Amino acid sequence: MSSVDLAAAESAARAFLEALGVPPTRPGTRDTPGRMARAYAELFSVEPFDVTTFPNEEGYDELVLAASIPMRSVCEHHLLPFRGIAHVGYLPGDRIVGLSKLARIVEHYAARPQVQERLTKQVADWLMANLAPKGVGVVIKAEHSCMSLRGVRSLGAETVTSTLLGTLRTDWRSRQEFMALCGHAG
Ligand SMILES: Nc1nc2c(ncn2[C@@H]2O[C@H](COP(=O)(O)OP(=O)(O)OP(=O)(O)O)[C@@H](O)[C@H]2O)c(=O)[nH]1
Ligand SMILES: [Zn+2]
Repeated sequence: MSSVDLAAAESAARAFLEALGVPPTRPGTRDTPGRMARAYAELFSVEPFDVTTFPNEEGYDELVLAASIPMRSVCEHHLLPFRGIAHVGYLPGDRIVGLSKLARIVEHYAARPQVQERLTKQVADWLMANLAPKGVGVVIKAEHSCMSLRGVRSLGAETVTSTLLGTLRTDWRSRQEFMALCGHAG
């Protein structure tokens, strides 16, 4: 992410509101351009993250699933939020990962203009590359406000995306088990 120029973002937001016929001139809206700039900067601020892994000393060889991780991102087409939940699971190899890190990986890739498909794949690819598990599965369910509050106004419509890698993709039993666990989680 390139560096953030809040002052430039604020004056652009002011010009944007003026062009839309809603100039920020009332006491309640005078600070709105600055708030808009800070709000988007916050949505796009990527926390650095260290991923702690541990040796899989017990040889645990079943699925690990962090289910229903709350996620929010911003669609790259309209710059409107989409939000929902992510299920992130893996079948361990020689190492296991600190559980909170599964949510941090989602947060990391969500903090930028995104499409849900890319976000899903980036989380799965990161785990595959950095944890070297036997398999990875990521499911994201989200409601896109660009689709629910404007445009087609499909309020409540959810988009579900999934990426399965390794044995979760190739082994029918593991795949079924992963999807069933995700289904129980909602
Ligand atoms: N595949 C995909 N599409 C998305 C995502 N977020 C938003 N979109 C879609 O991006 C598309 C952009 O289409 P355009 O026709 O260029 O934009 P638009 O005229 O505002 O389209 P409408 O939303 O149909 O009014 C829309 O169909 C959105 O629903 C996403 O995460 N993945
Ligand atoms: Zn959109």
